[in-house]
Amino acid sequence: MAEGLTAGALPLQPGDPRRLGEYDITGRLGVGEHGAVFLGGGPDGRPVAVKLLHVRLSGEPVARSRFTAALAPARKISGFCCAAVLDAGVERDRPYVVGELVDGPSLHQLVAEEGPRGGAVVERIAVGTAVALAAVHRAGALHLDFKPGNVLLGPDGPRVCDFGVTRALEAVNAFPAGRVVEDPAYQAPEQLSGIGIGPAADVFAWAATLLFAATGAPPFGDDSPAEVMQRIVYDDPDLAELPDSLREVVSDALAKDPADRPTSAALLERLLAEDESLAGRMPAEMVAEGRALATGAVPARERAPAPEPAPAPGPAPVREAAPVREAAPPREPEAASPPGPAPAREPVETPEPVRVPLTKATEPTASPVPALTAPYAALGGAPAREDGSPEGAAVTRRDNPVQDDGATQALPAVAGDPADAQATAMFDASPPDLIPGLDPVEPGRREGTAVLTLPKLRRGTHNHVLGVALSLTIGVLVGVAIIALVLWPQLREDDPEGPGPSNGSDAQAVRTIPGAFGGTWKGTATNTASGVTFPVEVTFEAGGTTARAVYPKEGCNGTLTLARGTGSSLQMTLDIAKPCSAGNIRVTRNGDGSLRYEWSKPGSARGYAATLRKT
Ligand SMILES: Nc1ncnc2c1ncn2[C@@H]1O[C@H](COP(=O)(O)OP(=O)(O)OP(=O)(O)O)[C@@H](O)[C@H]1O
Repeated sequence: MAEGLTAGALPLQPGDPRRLGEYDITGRLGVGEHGAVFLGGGPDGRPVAVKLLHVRLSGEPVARSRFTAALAPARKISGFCCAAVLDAGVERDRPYVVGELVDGPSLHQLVAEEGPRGGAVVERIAVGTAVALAAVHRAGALHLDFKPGNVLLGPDGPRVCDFGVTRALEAVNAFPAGRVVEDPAYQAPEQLSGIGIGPAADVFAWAATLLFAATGAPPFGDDSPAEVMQRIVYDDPDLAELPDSLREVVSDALAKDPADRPTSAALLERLLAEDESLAGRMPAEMVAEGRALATGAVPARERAPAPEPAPAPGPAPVREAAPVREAAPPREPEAASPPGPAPAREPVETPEPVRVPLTKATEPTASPVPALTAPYAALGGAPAREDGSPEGAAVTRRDNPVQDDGATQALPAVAGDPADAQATAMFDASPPDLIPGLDPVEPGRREGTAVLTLPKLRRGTHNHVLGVALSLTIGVLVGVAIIALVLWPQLREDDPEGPGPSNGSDAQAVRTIPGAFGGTWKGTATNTASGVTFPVEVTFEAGGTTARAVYPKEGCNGTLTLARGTGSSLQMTLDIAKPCSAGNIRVTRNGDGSLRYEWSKPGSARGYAATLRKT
């Protein structure tokens, strides 16, 4: 195994597989929305990337064969700029996809760590990934999840990975077409509605990805999925940061109507046209392959079709990997990476003939947000997700952080809080007509406080009536004061959802973690948008201000620090390393003795929540 290709892997965590099919698993490469990627070694000793998907297949043999069969078109592809799909299988009920290992960061990682790319790099990525997409489409496959996280920047240039995975997940109903996506940033308008999805969706995502490379930000913003989706459907992003050579073709590729977009072959034809200087700045091999794909000629590197998988029960047979390109030259060995945050990889160097300056670009301007209309209104605010592990399925070392808070939406709003409802009912209720002869309450004063809604006395009322009225008034005032003392601390909480069931002492502010929270609690968190689940374990230090959060699936350990709280609800900040995501945690005591544990992040729609039980 070439050491240079394996040095960037993180150590395996306790719950990680040691073997998947015929592949020895030796390290972790990263975690994405749909699965964890491991460094593996096949029977021939060649290093590979094995993506173990989070989804669990039903025990039905047909689900296994459907999954592997859906990847068959993708396995035919070994284009110049593709990370080839070498194999696929199912281990127990978890499907995995074996891909060519690429020694380099994803475009998302590189931009996140080093900023936007300069024009020469964006051009190189544009042509290379267009070559890959044309090869994918020519093989009858679709990518459908083309994004900066799936463009790997290897020593020999960009390589597109993960093609075919979306379709395979759809084939086992793990990923219904047209679903509400967690991160729609690079999705085409038709993907949001689920109608008319085809190769043109990949072309749209290609253009959006290039804008990310040039600007350092997703072209339609990175706030709530609902807002991003509106912009995808209605707005045209600013193309000013793109190199001149790409602006027009990217603009066309971003057409809202898929029929108006160029095909991937047409993209290549335009990018590599004889009268364009762009071709002269690209490696000759890339140009040759691109032109062959543009004209429909069979590219030299296309592989023989992989055999169809047998629809037999049990793990899919490991098929012999089709020949792929030679492995990239090994890099200098690096020191083994410690657990925790993934180390930044080497900046990508563009091979000859292109030398790429790593320049910065300015931030893009946000687009105005038009009103939501059906069918997107149905998504309104419905978050769609992440994981970082601790962020959503904590699954993510990925790219963008989050948006409008899914966890928040899953919680009762203030109006839904039982205590608040009680108070509102009191304030809104008409005062009882206890004293004959009193005027009714002034309608305009019924809202607000109970004190203001007290009825006025009529002139000339008998003294004893006045005495009774005053007594009742005092009684009401005392009652209101008691209610206000109990409810006010809850109503004043910053957190709009308010705490869960509580009593008077539970509502009091605390500076340390109350004893009721102390100890170790375990549960399964669910990503509020994607439904992905993952275990979480939290140990609170009663009387202290911190807690330890462990996400075993992702191998993350984080520290929770108390920001504020009451006897029944704590607001804490989570400090945690990648692939998990830092954020805010709200822990609320439930009536049944369990804890509600909710992750959110300002400006993010991703979220996850768990019910924790004491161990
Ligand atoms: N073929 C590969 N070779 C080397 N590293 C890889 C390969 N595929 C993925 N990785 C690494 O694993 C990380 C996670 O990949 P993954 O595809 O799961 O992330 P993602 O694209 O953000 O999420 P997803 O595709 O599930 O939505 C990548 O950022 C990359 O660092």
